[in-house]
Amino acid sequence: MPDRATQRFPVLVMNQISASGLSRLSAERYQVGKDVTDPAAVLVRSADLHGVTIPATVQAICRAGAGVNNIPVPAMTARGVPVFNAPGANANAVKELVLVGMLMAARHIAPALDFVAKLDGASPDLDKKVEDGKKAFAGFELAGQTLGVIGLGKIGCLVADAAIKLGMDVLGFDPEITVDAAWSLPSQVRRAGSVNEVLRASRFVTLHVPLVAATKGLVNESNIGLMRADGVLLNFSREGVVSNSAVLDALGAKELAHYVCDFPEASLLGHPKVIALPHLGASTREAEENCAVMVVDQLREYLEQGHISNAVNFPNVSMARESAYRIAIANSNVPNMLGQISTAMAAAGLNIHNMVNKSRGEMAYTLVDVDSPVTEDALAHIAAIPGVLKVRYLPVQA
Ligand SMILES: NC(=O)C1=CN([C@@H]2O[C@H](COP(=O)(O)OP(=O)(O)OC[C@H]3O[C@@H](n4cnc5c(N)ncnc54)[C@H](O)[C@@H]3O)[C@@H](O)[C@H]2O)C=CC1
Ligand SMILES: O=C(O)CCC(=O)C(=O)O
Repeated sequence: MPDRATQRFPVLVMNQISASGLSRLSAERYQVGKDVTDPAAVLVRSADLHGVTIPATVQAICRAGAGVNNIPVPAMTARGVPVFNAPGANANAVKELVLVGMLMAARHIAPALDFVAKLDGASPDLDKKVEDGKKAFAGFELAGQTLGVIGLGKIGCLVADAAIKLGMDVLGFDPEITVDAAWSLPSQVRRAGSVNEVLRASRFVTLHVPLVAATKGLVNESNIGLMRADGVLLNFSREGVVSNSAVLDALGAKELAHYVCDFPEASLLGHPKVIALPHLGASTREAEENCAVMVVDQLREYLEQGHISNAVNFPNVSMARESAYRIAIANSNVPNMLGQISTAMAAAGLNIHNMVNKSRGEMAYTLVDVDSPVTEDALAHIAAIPGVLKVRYLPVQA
């Protein structure tokens, strides 16, 4: 039987994760790499885990970022595996790139750079060519323009705030805005009642929603025509949130001026009115470090102490250690689970010292500190209770 108090946790790293985070996984307790076998945890950024066999040994999946649409969350929930993310850790990086996108469109930066790159430096009339050529790139200022922000979460709120500071008029829409987000918004942000209202009223529309069933094709053939002909649509959310064919039709019909996005799908490449970036939103040193540190700290707390924070499919749960012997149980949120679990513990001669139980949707999670060591047999009995999805024994490290 492995000594659970001294075991090392194998952690599979599937993308480039900042060393600032990885270095917090000590070599004594963690084996970290891209080739580890039987991983206890998977660290990922954008790697697509749909259709990938996730080993039965996996106890947690950590997304060093915000969006979890690349992770089969319902399947993990059914296995009692939390999926952690890093809320807000890369929001400033995305906000700054949205500002870049708006300015690039408003000031025709991409074609202007292209024009300059093609100038002949040896030409005697270089200055004249510059002065003659620049009128093709005259633009407009952001101040005074209306920006519509769809999705007022971590990123949307920062974008709205920055736009207000730039002198823009901001209209926001989010049917499920959190109280914290609402408090963080500048009072000048006006509230819209629908996506269509935002599309109609804004010179710029920027999308900051997760890709879920309800947001797939949020901007599509039937509503893109509501945008102004000189409007700019920005998509730093996900490819599927906007219909690319609707965008291309609108651009072609001169019913939309620019599409700025972080998802350069094939049909968009080379279009003069599309500004497509290679999924750069979170690619700053600061954001990569913030995300890695946040998810690694959450992972350590989960693997070593059983604590959960920022899992997208589990409640936040923590409990101060009052005993060296802790059991963590993920179970379905149905009646009489706690009764059955405590009966199994009593039958194994375990005295409960302290416990906490929380639920979120279909899931519940329980931490139990007991007064004596827990046998493999006792753990097996708890694991056999119908509705128990995962049982972990977390004795204090030797
Ligand atoms: N381009 C990039 O590199 C990055 C892209 N993202 C994308 O941005 C998304 C948002 O990120 P955060 O702001 O950090 O997430 P968040 O969870 O803080 O905010 C998302 C907001 O969207 C709202 N929302 C959901 N459905 C909506 C709907 N139908 N209409 C309007 N609002 C709706 C939610 O209520 C929430 O307030 C991520 O899920 C991810 O897909 C995030 C980070 C980097
Ligand atoms: O890790 C990355 O570079 C992508 C970030 C992202 O899309 C997200 O956090 O949702």
